[in-house]
Amino acid sequence: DMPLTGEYAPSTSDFARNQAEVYEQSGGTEGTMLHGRPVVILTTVGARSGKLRKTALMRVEHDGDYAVVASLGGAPKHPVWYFNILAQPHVELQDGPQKHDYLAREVTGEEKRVWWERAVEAFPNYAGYQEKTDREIPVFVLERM
Ligand SMILES: C[C@H](OP(=O)(O)OC[C@@H](O)[C@@H](O)[C@@H](O)Cn1c2nc(=O)[nH]c(=O)c-2cc2ccc(O)cc21)C(=O)N[C@@H](CCC(=O)N[C@@H](CCC(=O)O)C(=O)O)C(=O)O
Repeated sequence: DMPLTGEYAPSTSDFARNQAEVYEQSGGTEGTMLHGRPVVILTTVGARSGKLRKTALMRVEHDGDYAVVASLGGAPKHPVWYFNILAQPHVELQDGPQKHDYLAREVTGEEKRVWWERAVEAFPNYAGYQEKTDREIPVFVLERM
């Protein structure tokens, strides 16, 4: 593993910032759930600041690979972390006490359909988010580095 280096810059979304900080400061033993479903913490490099951004996301996992879903509750615009990944696909993901380095790759077509199914299984709300917006909600697959 080659951990990302840089200064942490807290999110401006209070709820998500709090969840990311409780999660990480507890070594992945607290703040690991939302609506009864498991949460992971994604660390991206800020596309402009170069600082480390930590984002709580629903956990979507299959055979050791993960997917992260840029749903933002079905908002019309992508979350900012989406653009951070495009600029720097090397990310970190913490799942409970486990934290590793991954290369994030946006998926499309059949591969996206398969991962979207896994995402909705992990967190059914994703289906409703996609129905409420004509923005196509992006999915990245994270492959272990
Ligand atoms: C609020 C904003 O965050 P965001 O990157 O848009 O991400 C929005 C949300 O996706 C984020 O809050 C998620 O944690 C919300 N969220 C989920 N969001 C999802 O999209 N999908 C999920 O599955 C999900 C699950 C989830 C579970 C628990 C929880 O607490 C939150 C959850 C933010 O932090 N903005 C910063 C900037 C962040 C940033 O990366 N800046 C870049 C520059 C950006 C630019 O170019 O201006 C930089 O540092 O260089 C700011 O306003 O200063």
